[in-house]
Amino acid sequence: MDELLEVQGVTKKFGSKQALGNVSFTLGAGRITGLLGSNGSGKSTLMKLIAGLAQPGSGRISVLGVPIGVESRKLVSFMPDVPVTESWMNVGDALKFQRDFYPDFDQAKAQRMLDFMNLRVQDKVRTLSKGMNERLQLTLALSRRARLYMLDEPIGGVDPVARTKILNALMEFYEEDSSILISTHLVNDIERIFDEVIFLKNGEIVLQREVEELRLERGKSIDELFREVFAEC
Ligand SMILES: Nc1ncnc2c1ncn2[C@@H]1O[C@H](COP(=O)(O)OP(=O)(O)OP(=O)(O)O)[C@@H](O)[C@H]1O
Repeated sequence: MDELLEVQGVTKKFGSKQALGNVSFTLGAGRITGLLGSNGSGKSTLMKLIAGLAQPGSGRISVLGVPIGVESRKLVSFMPDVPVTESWMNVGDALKFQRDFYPDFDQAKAQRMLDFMNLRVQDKVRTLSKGMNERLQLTLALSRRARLYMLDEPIGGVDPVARTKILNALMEFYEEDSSILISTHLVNDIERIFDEVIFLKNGEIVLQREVEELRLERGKSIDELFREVFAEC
């Protein structure tokens, strides 16, 4: 089994709205992949299905050959696009919650990440700025010992300085035998860290390629290609 993630013929509908239509792709180990699409293209829905938080209408998903379910959740760490913390918590409570919930939580790594992120355990979650809160959510997700990390818009809504800090943290704390799937539409800021990109348009994959190949073949940045493909969205 060479593939880390296998998604085969996956569809998802909400009422009559088709959010995903026949999505198939695989991801190898040790890769950072950008899941790129405009608003409403299905990125969050796809990530929720892989995380086991929702069921596909049809199709199959597996991680290291394990079908999505209780066992696959041990292999996948998911940072959703809404915070997983409660407003009454301080940063230390948030870490403790995560540690109680996930036996693979690496406390030493979490502490190193907090230091890097300039977060303190006594900081109150409700007083954190959006950028600091994104840093906390990323710390919670990356401090698990997982094989696949999925980050849904980790730099959404934060200023360019905070984006750089978050991307630097990603590169610093990324374990190289794991893979990361990152959804975003802020392509310009983040494309430097991708090995590979998947373009998701209206719930369907329109492109999956190595970033270097694409740049050489098309003579454009990924951001320029993204703007072309999603021009009318
Ligand atoms: N719980 C839901 N109920 C009804 N429709 C939904 C639900 N979740 C998603 N959708 C619809 O499915 C489509 C895909 O949504 P999704 O949130 O996956 O897109 P996205 O690419 O993550 O968008 P964004 O970049 O804006 O976060 C959209 O049309 C959305 O309105």
